[in-house]
Amino acid sequence: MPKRRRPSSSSQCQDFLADGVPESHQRLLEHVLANNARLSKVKIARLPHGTGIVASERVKKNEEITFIPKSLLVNLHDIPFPNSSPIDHPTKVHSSLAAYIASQFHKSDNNDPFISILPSFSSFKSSMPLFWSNEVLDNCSPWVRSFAIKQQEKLKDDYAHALKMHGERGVEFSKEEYEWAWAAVNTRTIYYRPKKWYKVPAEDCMTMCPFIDYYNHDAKGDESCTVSFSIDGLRVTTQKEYSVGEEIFVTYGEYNNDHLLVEYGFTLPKNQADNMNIDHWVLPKLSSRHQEILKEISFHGYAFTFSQTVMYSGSDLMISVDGDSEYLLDENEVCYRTMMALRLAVIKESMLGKGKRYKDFMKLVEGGMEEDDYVKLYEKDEKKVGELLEEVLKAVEEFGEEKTANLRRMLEREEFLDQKESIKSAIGRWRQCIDIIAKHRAKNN
Ligand SMILES: C[S@@+](CC[C@H](N)C(=O)[O-])C[C@H]1O[C@@H](n2cnc3c(N)ncnc32)[C@H](O)[C@@H]1O
Repeated sequence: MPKRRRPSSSSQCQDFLADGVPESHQRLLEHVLANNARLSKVKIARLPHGTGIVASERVKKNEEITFIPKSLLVNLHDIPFPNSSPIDHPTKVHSSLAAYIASQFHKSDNNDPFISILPSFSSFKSSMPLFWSNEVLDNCSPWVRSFAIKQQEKLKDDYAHALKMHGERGVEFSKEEYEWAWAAVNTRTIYYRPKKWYKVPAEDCMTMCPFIDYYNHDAKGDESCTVSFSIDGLRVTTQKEYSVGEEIFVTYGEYNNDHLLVEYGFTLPKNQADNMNIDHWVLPKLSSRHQEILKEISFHGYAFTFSQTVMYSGSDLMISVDGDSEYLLDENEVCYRTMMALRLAVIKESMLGKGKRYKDFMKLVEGGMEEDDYVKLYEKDEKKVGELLEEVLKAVEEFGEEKTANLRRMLEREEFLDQKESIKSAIGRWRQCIDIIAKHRAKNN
């Protein structure tokens, strides 16, 4: 962490603080302003969804509103841990950053202004599915459950690595402090890739950036501010005008609400990038031979196995999480992969590998036939595909309603009193998914 240079007066800091913001944030402001951060026309504010940034005066399009110099960034290049620089790849960046933050927090004389503004562990525990109980996770969608379990495993591995790498060198933190710090890193890092790190994989450039991490996410990529980096630091620039008091967002990426929920612990009520993974309901419509063919032609949505205990198989889930091998449904359409899987599903198993229809299907896969021509030629099949899709949608709905009912019953039980927030959040996500299906039907029938 950088040394403090010149003190900033508290009246200067007041310009960047809305009423009611706790004092710890003023110390953070003093710290960044004393270290050459540039803030313009912005304020830290308490908002219904937590802390965020609002315009303190009218802001124009294309204005730089925040600049944080490189010296204020917290990443593996700067923290004083041996063998932790991303230059010495391979390393476990998330693990080591969390160890650093946890160990700073652990010190009895800790008064690091950056660490003191991080959210409490209880807020991470209630909002992030990886900390939810098995009972709650069992009532989430298979994708949310699988991704949360994968994160639990990563946290466990990262903790073991941190104990080995840093614990043995006398760096102290408790398991709870580590878990809290790991969640803070997970939700508050940016990939900062200055030139000399160009060979370092993006995920190893995870960087915490004081003040820029106050900006909340909006999916509107073309309206949200851009965050750009240069050799001297990180800057936030507007892409539209803001009036006084309006919240200013950046975009964390084009993520659906399942992804936002698991990675960041929230969903957007209106998310134009929202969709849901329907692998769990499409795959049972396909025999193992159908599935083999889909794998051969890379149209298989193989994110999940169907055992109740293991819902994913390692790298398969990563492919799925990266978003290009899933069966996806949004309010407008199902993805092309889903359509192709269902088109194959309506070809009888005995006809797979032979006959004109199968050959035409393969032509479509290989780009030798236009989709419109295939649809015209196999009109009856397309009708069956529509019916099969409706069966899938019904199955998702029934599953979602059943899980919602379970969650509602849990809300009434005393033993789940301390899990109310996570249960409500899981119910909220199911309502959004059921709404996606309703809108999809309304637009397509
Ligand atoms: C980088 S921090 C942003 C600042 C944060 N709100 C705070 O209180 O410090 C990311 C976290 O903010 C919250 N967040 C970000 N965007 C949000 C949004 N649009 N709605 C609700 N919560 C949001 C989530 O808890 C997320 O994990």
